[in-house]
Amino acid sequence: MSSLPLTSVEDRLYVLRTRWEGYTADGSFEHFIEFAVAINSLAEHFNRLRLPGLVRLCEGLENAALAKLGDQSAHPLPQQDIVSLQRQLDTLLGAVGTSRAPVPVRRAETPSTALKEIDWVKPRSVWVVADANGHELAEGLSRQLHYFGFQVFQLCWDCALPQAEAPLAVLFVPSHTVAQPKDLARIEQVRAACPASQLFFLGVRSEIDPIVVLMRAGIDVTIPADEQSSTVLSRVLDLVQTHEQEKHRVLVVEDSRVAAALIQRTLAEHGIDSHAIGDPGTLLEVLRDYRPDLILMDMHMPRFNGVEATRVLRQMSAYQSIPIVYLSGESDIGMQVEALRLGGDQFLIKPFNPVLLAAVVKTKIARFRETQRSSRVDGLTGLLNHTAAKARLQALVAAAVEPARITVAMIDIDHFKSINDTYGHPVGDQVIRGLAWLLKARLRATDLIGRYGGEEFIVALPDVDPEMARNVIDRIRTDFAALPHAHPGGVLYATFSAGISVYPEVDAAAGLTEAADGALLQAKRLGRNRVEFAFA
Ligand SMILES: Nc1nc2c(ncn2[C@@H]2O[C@H](COP(=O)(O)OP(=O)(O)OP(=O)(O)O)[C@@H](O)[C@H]2O)c(=O)[nH]1
Repeated sequence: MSSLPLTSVEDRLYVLRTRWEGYTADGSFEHFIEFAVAINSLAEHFNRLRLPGLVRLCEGLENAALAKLGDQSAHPLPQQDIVSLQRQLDTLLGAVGTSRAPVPVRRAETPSTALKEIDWVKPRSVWVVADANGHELAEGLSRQLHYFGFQVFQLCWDCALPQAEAPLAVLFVPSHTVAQPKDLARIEQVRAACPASQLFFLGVRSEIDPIVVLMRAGIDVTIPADEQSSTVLSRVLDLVQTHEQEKHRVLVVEDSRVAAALIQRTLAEHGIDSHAIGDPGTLLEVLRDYRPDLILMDMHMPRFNGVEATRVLRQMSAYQSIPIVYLSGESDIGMQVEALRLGGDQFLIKPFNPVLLAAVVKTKIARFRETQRSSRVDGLTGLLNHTAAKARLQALVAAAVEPARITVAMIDIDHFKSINDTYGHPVGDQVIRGLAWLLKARLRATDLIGRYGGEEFIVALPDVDPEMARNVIDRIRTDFAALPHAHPGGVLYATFSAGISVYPEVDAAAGLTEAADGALLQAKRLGRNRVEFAFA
């Protein structure tokens, strides 16, 4: 199997098509494994690009392929299985073709130093399908989505679907909390027309049966009746975020060099970085330097076995939660259970199935990172918290090589105390969230966005001309001032002030925040609702 450096959707689609052609030409099991690996790689990529509809289609195809992986003697597959897989593959390829969103995909892939102004905005469309009684909620949501840069099509429950490209999301706003047969028919129609879009159903009753019925019809996310508008907005905005995904790192502890090479090759084919050691005696040193997200541990090795090494790690606070997966020829169930009791997370048997190995590694790492992430993000906004934002800025500065420039802005909502005093804390929180969402929607995945304090935010924009960065922040300022925030008596409007400093004019992280804070103070002094440069 070759491991191409896959950088784009095109690369992955090409590999998927050729792997399938390879399999249909000779029916070999080896080619089928390559096909399954290629689907998994595409699914991963769509996941990173936050395209859940396409992920779902990939996973459907992947599941169908995995079902045929268990029995090598079943290959070449009978014609009816080939036809069925071909149909699923065609649906997937068709959906990719019709749901292309070149601007965000390209943006996330290649943060460029030559960004044009338009690249900073992520234009996407959303369809809002409302029943007569859901009209008011639909109207409010449409307005908010519009303010966040979405093109919104409002549709009545029975009218024809727009002849436009498939939307990022479809919001169904019904008038009752349990879906009726006609609602299900409508959902199925939209699902068929937009296989890659994320379908939301609002105002559902929080019970299992009605939710399962909706999911079977094609709904991806149901939102309970309370807190509808803010939840929907944050879920839709979340879809346009492309999380910066560090490569998965796996430490392979394996005394057989042949086995280690085989494992590393499989991991590399799934885009997973790895490092192998043959002697568990060097484990602590390597963990410190390599900082893996997961350890693949052999059971039987000279000097200590894998279970003893795991027990040692579990006694150290730094390694209490790192996933440890045993990969061993040990077939004694009693030994396997004992190994899990003593600190392992999973047991995989050698010879291993490469697709299963990659799936286990990736899902375990995803959970591990999610837990790690929750200690770094702010609960109200989902942005980096103060400590994490400071650390990220330090890392950006440390990695900057001249002539790279980094623009740092401290942003503070104006007269926020009086918003709290007049409308109450929950409305104040909503204003904070509104600004967080606007920043997330407008800045790149590679930019740092953090909540620095109560109503103070920090952003850092690497690799861009400071004047352009200032324009971007200023545009966000104008748009924030026009953003309506709902309160029980109507809507309110808020503004922010910002101070900007630039690396390398100021060459340390602490200095950058201090200088930007000074400029922010100046912006407040000069009347608020403005952006000021430090040392201007
Ligand atoms: N609702 C809400 N309020 C918060 C939060 N964190 C801090 N605050 C409030 O934010 C307010 C900040 O007010 P000040 O620092 O006096 O500044 P300001 O009223 O924004 O005035 P200027 O910055 O000078 O324009 C205080 O009343 C804090 O209680 C939060 O998480 N939620």
